Amino acid sequence: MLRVAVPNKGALAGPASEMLGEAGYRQRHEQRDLTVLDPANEVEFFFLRPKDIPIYVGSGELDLGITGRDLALDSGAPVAEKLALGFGGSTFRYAAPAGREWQPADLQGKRLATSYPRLVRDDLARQGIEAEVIRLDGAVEISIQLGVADAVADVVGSGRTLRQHNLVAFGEPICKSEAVLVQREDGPDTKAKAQLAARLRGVVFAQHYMMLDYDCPRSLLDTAIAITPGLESPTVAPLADQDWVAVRAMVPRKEVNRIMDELAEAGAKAVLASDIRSCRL
Ligand SMILES: Nc1ncnc2c1ncn2[C@@H]1O[C@H](COP(=O)(O)OP(=O)(O)OP(=O)(O)O)[C@@H](O)[C@H]1O
Ligand SMILES: O=P(O)(O)OC[C@H]1O[C@H](OP(=O)(O)OP(=O)(O)O)[C@H](O)[C@@H]1O
Ligand SMILES: [Mg+2]
Repeated sequence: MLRVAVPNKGALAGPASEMLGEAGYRQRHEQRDLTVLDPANEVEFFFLRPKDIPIYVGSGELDLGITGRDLALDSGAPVAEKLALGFGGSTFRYAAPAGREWQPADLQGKRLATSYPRLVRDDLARQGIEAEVIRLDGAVEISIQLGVADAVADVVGSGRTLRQHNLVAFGEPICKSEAVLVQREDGPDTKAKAQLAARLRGVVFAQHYMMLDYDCPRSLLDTAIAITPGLESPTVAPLADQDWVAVRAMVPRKEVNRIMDELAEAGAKAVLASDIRSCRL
């Protein structure tokens, strides 16, 4: 039985469970459930704090886990990324009171509050900066106002929390994070692990693409195929009207509207875009 850790709370919990559901795995119905058995897929899921997940996976107790890249790096646990999952995107940045131009070198000798002390200490060491790192559990942005720190290093999503506290981010991001599937660094690549990763990869990939279906005059087929070449090649099927064909092709989600405009302009009709929920390539 494969043992897999899933975030039980916070920014990653909802999207992680949704993605596993899309990939065909059973998920919990009750927020309080800490384990879910999925006998059909021979997987047991453990719902844990995202910060603790690299520890469980790194110790070898659990085979795979979903957590944030920033949390995995900060844990210092011996885990390796198997797959980036495309949600929970954030940057991890230094920030300090607005009103002056801050540089990382200005942190020399200052007090720096963070919930990610290892990530910060490693970055300060890399930059040759000596600062006092103050470890807080959360709500780090308020620590300056409360007088325990001069600057912070924290997760930035939309940037709203920084703005609300009149702070500005500075320096290069210490880490660009997203949710990742991790395994133990030297763990064996078993068939069961590979299958779960392949299923998740199918969902991640599907989210980047859409399926386009349209009708096209046979005389314009070459132009249409040039606009929607598909992954291998588009599916072309005859229609009852001999002068027309139906075309089906996958297109990158980000470009779907431009492509639909081009097809309509070229003479295609009934251009339909639909979501793809999962795939194997
Ligand atoms: N807007 C966001 N706010 C916070 N975390 C985010 C955001 N976007 C993505 N994340 C990611 O979510 C993970 C942190 O998750 P979470 O907030 O659940 O942990 P936590 O802060 O330790 O827990 P909690 O806030 O429940 O005490 C990190 O990997 C972080 O990069
Ligand atoms: O840039 P934003 O979109 O505003 O998001 C960033 C904020 O969200 C997180 O806090 P969280 O809600 O996890 O609370 P915490 O500080 O107690 O961990 C993070 O620590 C920042 O404070
Ligand atoms: Mg948090």
